[in-house]
Amino acid sequence: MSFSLPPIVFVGGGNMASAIAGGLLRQGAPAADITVIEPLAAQAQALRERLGVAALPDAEAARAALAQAALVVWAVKPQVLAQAAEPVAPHARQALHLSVAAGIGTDSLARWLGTPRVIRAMPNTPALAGRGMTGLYARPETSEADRALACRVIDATGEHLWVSEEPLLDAVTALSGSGPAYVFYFLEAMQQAGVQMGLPAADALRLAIATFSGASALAAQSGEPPAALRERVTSKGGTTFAALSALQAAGVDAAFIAAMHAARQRAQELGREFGG
Ligand SMILES: NC(=O)C1=CN([C@@H]2O[C@H](COP(=O)(O)OP(=O)(O)OC[C@H]3O[C@@H](n4cnc5c(N)ncnc54)[C@H](OP(=O)(O)O)[C@@H]3O)[C@@H](O)[C@H]2O)C=CC1
Ligand SMILES: O=C(O)[C@@H]1CCC=N1
Repeated sequence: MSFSLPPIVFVGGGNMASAIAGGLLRQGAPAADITVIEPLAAQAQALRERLGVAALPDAEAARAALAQAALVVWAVKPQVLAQAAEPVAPHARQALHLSVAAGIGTDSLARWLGTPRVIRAMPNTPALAGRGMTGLYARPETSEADRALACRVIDATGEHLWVSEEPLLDAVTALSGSGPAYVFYFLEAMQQAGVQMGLPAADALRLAIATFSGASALAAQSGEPPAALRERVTSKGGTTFAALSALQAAGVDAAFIAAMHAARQRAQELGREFGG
């Protein structure tokens, strides 16, 4: 199946760029339409071999691709975005810019890139498995066609959700951006407990993963609030009640909420420290 796509340049060829470019290629986008700027030679080589895309070391080498790009995807760490933008921006002012960097606001991006056609995205690593969830915010200067292009690219990795105000992207970062790490944290703990109770490690992990994906599928399918679904598992005087009482006594819900506030605060700090 062919998937028509205007030329795209990724700046940064790590986890997120690989997930998005990989998703586009899986949908049938031609590798010839994708260029990645990635200074780390080993990483660039891996991208060439794994994805078949052009991977170039810097903006100078990617000048022709930048001049033709309809979309530039910014997938470097927030800490280096300003520095990465400097040599790239003058060659790609015609393009729409889509940044996945945590915390860095569109005011800073528009200033560094010399264009207000900027959209911010907050994806997550399940994008690597085609099951990503991405929050999107578009500056008002972007056109409907710009927003449609961003959606098409992001949807190659899963689903998207638009937020109406930019600060809400920091909440999306705390929830679904960092969220897979919380799930992996719980998987680790559930596996560890299973092993303590005598299950083989592989079986304990399989049970934990199936429980997360099954419970998520049920929550999505039933449309019922999670509290109602939880109550249905919790027989009076039974095992779940004992487990949930232990979680409550340990203050796990409060700790979890505090953790998410800490993540949002860090996103805001990254914006202040590196947004310039
Ligand atoms: N990982 C995640 O779960 C998520 C990450 N994000 C955001 O995505 C962005 C990228 O994260 P991730 O993919 O995990 O990071 P990675 O470190 O995997 O990828 C970033 C890549 O960019 C390269 N790079 C550094 N400087 C430049 C430059 N000047 N020009 C081009 N490339 C450069 C890095 O090379 P080197 O290693 O040599 O520095 C690295 O290979 C971040 O801003 C993060 O906030 C958003 C949502 C989820
Ligand atoms: O930890 C981080 O900063 C990035 C953003 C969301 C997930 N990973």
